[in-house]
Amino acid sequence: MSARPVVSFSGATLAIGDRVLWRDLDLDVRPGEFVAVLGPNGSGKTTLLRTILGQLPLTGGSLQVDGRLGYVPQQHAGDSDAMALRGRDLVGFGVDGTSWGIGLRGWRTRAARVDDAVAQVGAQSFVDKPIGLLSGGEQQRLRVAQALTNDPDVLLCDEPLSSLDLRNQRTVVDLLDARRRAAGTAILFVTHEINPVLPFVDRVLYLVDGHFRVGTVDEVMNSATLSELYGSRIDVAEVGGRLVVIGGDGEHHNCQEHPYLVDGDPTQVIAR
Ligand SMILES: Nc1ncnc2c1ncn2[C@@H]1O[C@H](COP(=O)(O)OP(=O)(O)OP(=O)(O)O)[C@@H](O)[C@H]1O
Repeated sequence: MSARPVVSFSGATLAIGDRVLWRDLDLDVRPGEFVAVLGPNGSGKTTLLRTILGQLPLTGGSLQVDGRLGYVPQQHAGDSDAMALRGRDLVGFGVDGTSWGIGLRGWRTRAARVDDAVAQVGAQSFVDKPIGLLSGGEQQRLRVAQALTNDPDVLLCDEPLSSLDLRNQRTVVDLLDARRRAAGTAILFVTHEINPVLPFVDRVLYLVDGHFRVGTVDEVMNSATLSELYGSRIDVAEVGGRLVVIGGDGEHHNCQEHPYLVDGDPTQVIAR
């Protein structure tokens, strides 16, 4: 891959107070690349996205972003405006986002961009319903559409599959994959669970307690690398095309914070 990176961290460090979330991170993300960002709770995955969004300055090193950003959040139940807002309104927020300075564009252009994004996620049949009447999967498709209204070069996805069933997970992942293939949009995908995106992942960034590894799935998701990263024995096995990570003694990390790892019980396996 030789195209210019759309996101480039160089010697990047982020500390909050006296706690270093990650140190000396070098990562170039290229057009069309799918990078999964993994790690236990509190390891700094969301914070990484926030630095790219310009919401948090690095405490060391540099970060360059070359292109438009789109952001896909988690699916949240119980939005207070869920019955007042239609799906189309939700998607339209992407066009109206003040940070991009496009609020003055004409309504016709706005409507066309919303329609185009809605078509990209195949949401025409439910886009005019109140959000509160839509399923979690339908709502999440609209959030992807909202991110696409900006014609993004980079999609920042923060656990976009959480609380979706397997079928809807697959739908959302397929939409993201289609976008990167059609438009060369790079995807940074924060997740606790690599299996739903395993076929699409080019590289993994795995963060643990200030340390990290970057590489292909094979390079990072193996027993030796994760054991070194966690500082305790971790076993990684492939079962039926899925990766299962089994925690060891649990002394050096809190396994309960990691969906794969079962604290203190090396015989127990959680496969999701
Ligand atoms: N603005 C802030 N002020 C103080 N602490 C913060 C701030 N932002 C993040 N943190 C802390 O930084 C750590 C990393 O948070 P972050 O949300 O990036 O973790 P994460 O890896 O995404 O976790 P999770 O898997 O639970 O979503 C957490 O301990 C969090 O409390």
